[in-house]
Amino acid sequence: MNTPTTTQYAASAAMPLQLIDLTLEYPDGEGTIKALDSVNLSVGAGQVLSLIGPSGSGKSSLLAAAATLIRPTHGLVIIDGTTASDLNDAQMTTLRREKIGIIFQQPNLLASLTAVEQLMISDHLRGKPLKAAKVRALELLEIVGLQDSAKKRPHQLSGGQRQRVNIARALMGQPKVLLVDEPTAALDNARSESIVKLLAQVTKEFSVATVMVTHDTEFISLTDSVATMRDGALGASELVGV
Ligand SMILES: Nc1ncnc2c1ncn2[C@@H]1O[C@H](COP(=O)(O)OP(=O)(O)OP(=O)(O)O)[C@@H](O)[C@H]1O
Repeated sequence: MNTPTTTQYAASAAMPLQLIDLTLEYPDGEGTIKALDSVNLSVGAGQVLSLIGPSGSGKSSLLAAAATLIRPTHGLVIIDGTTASDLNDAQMTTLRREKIGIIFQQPNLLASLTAVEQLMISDHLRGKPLKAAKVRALELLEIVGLQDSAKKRPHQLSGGQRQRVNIARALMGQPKVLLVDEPTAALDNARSESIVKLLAQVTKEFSVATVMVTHDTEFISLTDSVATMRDGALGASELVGV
């Protein structure tokens, strides 16, 4: 089968994330393992899709390919209308920096920086002026409920608060797509619920397309749709609550 071309899939402002016939193979001894098997997925602006499935089913591979961290063997990753596979490595890095926010399970905050500095540094690395970065960082900390914790360092924050900083930091670059890997894995029930609610809230507020990989099915009803992976293939995504 031929790889589809960009022109077949027009840029869609309403669909910031489109995965078309995405296949990813890893070498495995003499043969290969198909971590992703012809995955088709679109996530709309302001929508959170929960991605569930057993261990080894391909969830992390899907996130990594969507994040343009690995190139698929076949198929397309289209971010806000740009086909990532058409780009060279430098262009892909720029696309990732400008359009994609990545939230890992562990916040990976820098121990010596305050919450507001954790956010400012990501803008600083993008070459943005510090003053503007500080204004946006404080706004985002307020949105995630940490307006009184801007000057706290990671050890002065709870696990849930650190995850809130992580979410705010991912929003600093005004991404179109948020890719979230097991955001509640290290949190108790109440904090997990508030983090999923916060992800749903910022997804709507900033009109991003969010994919949340989770083992924790308890709170997926707070998201807009759920898709299940099995052996690298994606089941039909279902709308939640209908
Ligand atoms: N770098 C790699 N090299 C070779 N095989 C890999 C690599 N990464 C993943 N795989 C294989 O690809 C398949 C999908 O793995 P993946 O980590 O994407 O699944 P997952 O659903 O995220 O699992 P988990 O929930 O345990 O994190 C598995 O068979 C895995 O062993």
